[in-house]
Order: sequence, then C-alpha cells, then structure tokens
Amino acid sequence: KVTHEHSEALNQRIKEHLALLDHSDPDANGWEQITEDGEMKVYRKELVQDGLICDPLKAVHSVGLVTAKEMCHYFWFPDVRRDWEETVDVFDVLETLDEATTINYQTHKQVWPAAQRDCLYLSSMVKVDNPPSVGDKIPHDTWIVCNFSVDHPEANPVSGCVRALIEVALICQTFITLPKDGGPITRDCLQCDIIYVANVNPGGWAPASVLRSIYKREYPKFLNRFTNYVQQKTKDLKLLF
Ligand SMILES: O=S(=O)(CCO)c1ccc(-c2ccc(C3CCCC3)c([C@@H]3C[C@@H]3c3ccccn3)c2)cc1
Repeated sequence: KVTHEHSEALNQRIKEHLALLDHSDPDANGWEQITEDGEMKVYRKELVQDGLICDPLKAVHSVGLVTAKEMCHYFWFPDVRRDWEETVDVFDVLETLDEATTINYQTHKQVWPAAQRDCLYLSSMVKVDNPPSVGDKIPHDTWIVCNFSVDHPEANPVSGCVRALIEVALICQTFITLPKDGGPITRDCLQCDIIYVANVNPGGWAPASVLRSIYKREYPKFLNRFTNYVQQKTKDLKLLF
C-alpha cells in the first residue's frame, strides 16, 4: 500500500531483504565470519566502492523470551533509541510519515582520525504476511524494520559531519514451543530468530583498518546490548504479537 512518497522504495527494499529468509548458508556466498558469541554469528564481505570501505555486514542470532514484534518495536521506536544506542550523539525525528514510519537524523560519535558521520534515513516497521517458510520450522509471525538513507528538506546537519549512507534491515521471526501441559503461552515458550544486515557507506575517506576494526567491535556489541535491552524491557510485560 502506498501511504507516503517513499512507500515504493520501502516495499522494494523489504522484498529484497526478505530473500535473506531463505537462510542461505551465510558461510557460503563469500561471507566471512568475524564473530561468534553463543547463538550470535556476525559475517562481513570485503567491499571497496570508489575507494571507500563499504563492507556489507550480516548477523544471525536467536534469543529467547521475546517476540519478533517486540524486537522490531524497540529497534524502530524513536523514544527508546538512546536507551540502547551508544554510538549516536544527536538523534532527531524530522518527520513522522505514518504510525510505523519516521525520517530520522542522527550523528555518530567521532572515530579518530575519520571525520564525524551523520545519517539521514527513513525507518519503518512492517509486519510480513506469508513469509517464505524455511525448512520445517513455521514462524508464528515475522516482522521487519528497514532503515535506509533518504534526503529531507528539514535536515539541519551538524557542521563538519560527513553524510554516511545506510541500508539496514532487522528481520525477526517468533517461534513458539507450546507448553506440554496445554497451559498459556509464556515467555519461556518463545524463541526469536534474528537476521540483521547493515550496508554502511562512510560517505568519505576513513582508514580501512580503523573502519574494519570498528565494525568488528561495534556490531557484536550493539546486537548483544540491544537484545539484552529488549529482554529486560519486556520481561514483566504482556507478550506482544
Ligand atoms: O542499525 S541502525 O540503523 C540503528 C540506528 O542507529 C545503524 C547502525 C549503524 C550505523 C552506522 C553509521 C555510520 C557508522 C560510521 C562511523 C564512522 C564511519 C562509519 C557506523 C559505524 C560502524 C560503527 C557502528 C557499528 C555498529 C553500531 C554503531 N556504530 C555505523 C547506522 C545505523
């Protein structure tokens, strides 16, 4: 459905990201694993575009106690961004396009010796109907948050920042194990499978070695911090499907 000027672009990106749900073996297709921490595996590809390090990043994870909608809600919801995002300085919502779509402006903490970066992007949370089912597991529900760079007339960029371009998706699927005793579904019955992809173009020069070490350090940290945040935030709340 078209509700705003970016609807077509958003629907196109969602379609492309959902192709990841075929759970094609990340160890194939040239992905190099850079981190493994329990259920979390982080992969990257080495990609240089116009002399800039644009390594695609992909992480797969599986966490208990939360639903796909809860994970995507807290990833999308602007009001809680500062609770879990620690590499962002300025964060503003420039425009709210509908009840699940905003246009955000944010600056990232400077990474010496590179110039500070900012991002201007559309962020939308969408429920995925009839997702491609994978193997024998049938997901209870599938949600996606898509963040991708757009222009906006009201962006009032922080001077000195270099504009980074992002293409990010968080895809979450809830799997439920029904309790043996036929009782109600509790958080212990939940398993949320996550696929996170991030394509960040730094928008200007930054030393390859510095960028690659940041990615290797920051993405696993961010994924652990964010998933722990959602488990804590929801532990005493009603399950949100
Ligand atoms: O998942 S999101 O949509 C969540 C919304 O915040 C998202 C994630 C990460 C970025 C991002 C943007 C630019 C850069 C820079 C800084 C110097 C040159 C590139 C980085 C660097 C990699 C470090 C980083 C990695 C992970 C988390 C935070 N920081 C990351 C943007 C959005």
